[in-house]
Amino acid sequence: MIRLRYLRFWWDILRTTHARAPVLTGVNLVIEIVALLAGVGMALALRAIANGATAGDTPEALGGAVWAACAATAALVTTRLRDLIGNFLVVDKIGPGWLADRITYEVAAIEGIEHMERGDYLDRIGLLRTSSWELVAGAWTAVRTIFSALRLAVVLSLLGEVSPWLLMLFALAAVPIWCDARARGQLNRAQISTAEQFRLQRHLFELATDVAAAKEIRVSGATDQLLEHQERAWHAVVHERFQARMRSFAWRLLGWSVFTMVFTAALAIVMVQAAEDRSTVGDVVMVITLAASLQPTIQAAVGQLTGTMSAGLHIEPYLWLRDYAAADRARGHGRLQPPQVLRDGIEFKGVSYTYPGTLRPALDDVSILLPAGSVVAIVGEFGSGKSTLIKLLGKFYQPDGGRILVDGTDLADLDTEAWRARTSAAYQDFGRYPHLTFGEAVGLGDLAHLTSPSHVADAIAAADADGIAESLPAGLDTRLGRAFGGVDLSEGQWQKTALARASMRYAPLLFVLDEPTASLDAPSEHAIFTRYMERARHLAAHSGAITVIVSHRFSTLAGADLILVLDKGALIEHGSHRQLLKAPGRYAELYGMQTAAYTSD
Ligand SMILES: Nc1ncnc2c1ncn2[C@@H]1O[C@H](COP(=O)(O)OP(=O)(O)OP(=O)(O)O)[C@@H](O)[C@H]1O
Repeated sequence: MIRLRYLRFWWDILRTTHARAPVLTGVNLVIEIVALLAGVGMALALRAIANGATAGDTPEALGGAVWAACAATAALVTTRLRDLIGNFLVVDKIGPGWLADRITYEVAAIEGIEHMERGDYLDRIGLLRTSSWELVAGAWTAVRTIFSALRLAVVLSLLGEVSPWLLMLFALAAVPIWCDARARGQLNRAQISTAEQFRLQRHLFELATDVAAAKEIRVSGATDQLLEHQERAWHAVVHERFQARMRSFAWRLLGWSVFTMVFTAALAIVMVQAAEDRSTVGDVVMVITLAASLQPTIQAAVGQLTGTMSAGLHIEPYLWLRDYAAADRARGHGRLQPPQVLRDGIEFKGVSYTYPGTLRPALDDVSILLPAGSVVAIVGEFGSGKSTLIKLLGKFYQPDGGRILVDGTDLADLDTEAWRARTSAAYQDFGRYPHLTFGEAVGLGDLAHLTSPSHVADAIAAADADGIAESLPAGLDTRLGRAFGGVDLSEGQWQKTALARASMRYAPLLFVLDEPTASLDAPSEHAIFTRYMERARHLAAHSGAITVIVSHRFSTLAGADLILVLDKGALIEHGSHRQLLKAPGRYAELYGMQTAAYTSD
């Protein structure tokens, strides 16, 4: 279904295309107009030639020949130019150029990250990653549909001029269009019902060719099983889609057969008229010429209409993103500036959060004060809510119960950009940025000092990453990652790079280290924790900064001022290492288990 909002979207795209490439847009429209005139002009020119020749009227016949030559040339040129200018220049320029930028902006400018983590939203974002070209091409397909309809109307009115009987072809054009819609319905339904198997097949293929799973698959000898699964999934997809294709072929055949039969009958009427001298030979030639062009014209119109009707597949996710981003902006984010220096700290007051689509709260009624200048460690088993707490501190999600206060001001009322500018963080799922050099990948942590050698050097030293810079062939200027011809790093080196990036800001109010040493060896881990404890004290003295460390390794956390123990989203214990060890609780139990494991080693 074509909806009003699709028309508005296409109108927006065409206006933007015109604003960004006025000449190309103009040329593109001229091509469509010339193509329309050339098709009709050819039929009229041939009529003139035939009438001129049979009536011995040489000027008419010659004039017709010149027009026919012009129309043939115009048709040839416009066909070639339509591909070049319409598809390559106009659509490429606006689609992967302007619109892709706009999609990236909308995705990146949304305050939270729910749209990047929630399954159903992620599907739409995933589709948008590759659909900017189709979105713009869809607008031009809609334009071509209008031109095709115009061409059809002109052709039919010329036929009607010869014989009103031929006008019934106009109504008859609905038959192949209707049959085509049925055929499309068959294909769409098959596409949807096999989507899961199709995704499974793609997933298994990626799994089999992905380096991350390569070792496990080889060691477990799971290749054959994987192939068998993949083959089964693909067979199910192919079988159902093939059946749907056959059914859709039958519908299309039916539509065109009915059309061709009635068209042949109409043509016979014109022949009879000509035999009875009620039509000229030129009329017959024109009707045959138009007849020849009618089927491709209707077929093109049907094809374009089909493309236009199924444009929703790409437009819906885009309009959803636009609305989602607009709603996010309209929600009105905080305007208050964060304090220069933290005096009291960050207080959680009955904070709860449940991820959309889930039933159990990931954080459940958490109340605690993280004092200014303190080092706070968060521990707990997998899935206990540690990362969720960190995400709420970064304003990636808003609590759905309770409040987080920064020196008494609700975090929700703080300007998000300003708050994030006073936050430094190394997350466990850190980014890798293969388009950057090592120096830039570190400097990214504080854009204002991206190219400051002293800032970058300090950050690298803080993360104990000097060794990486020294080992790289071009030092700081070495491009990272193999994706773009750079040097690949080990997992630990990537993590140290992320840590260095998080160390770029000199005066954050909040410094988050989420599993900062998960990929590091024991000596590196020890060195880094010692450094970051020192850094935490330095930042605390400077700006009252709070350092929050999430870790599963209890031995590294003894120096923290406050340890929070989470269990299934609830804060079950808190206190210093000593206090918690004295109390016979979860922390003491987990700490005992870890120490025993290391000692027995
Ligand atoms: N994006 C999400 N959507 C839905 N549920 C989520 C999402 N992220 C986390 N959860 C769920 O919320 C709960 C808390 O997850 P969280 O990642 O905060 O735990 P964690 O303590 O950091 O775990 P880990 O130690 O494994 O990193 C878990 O039950 C998890 O399955």
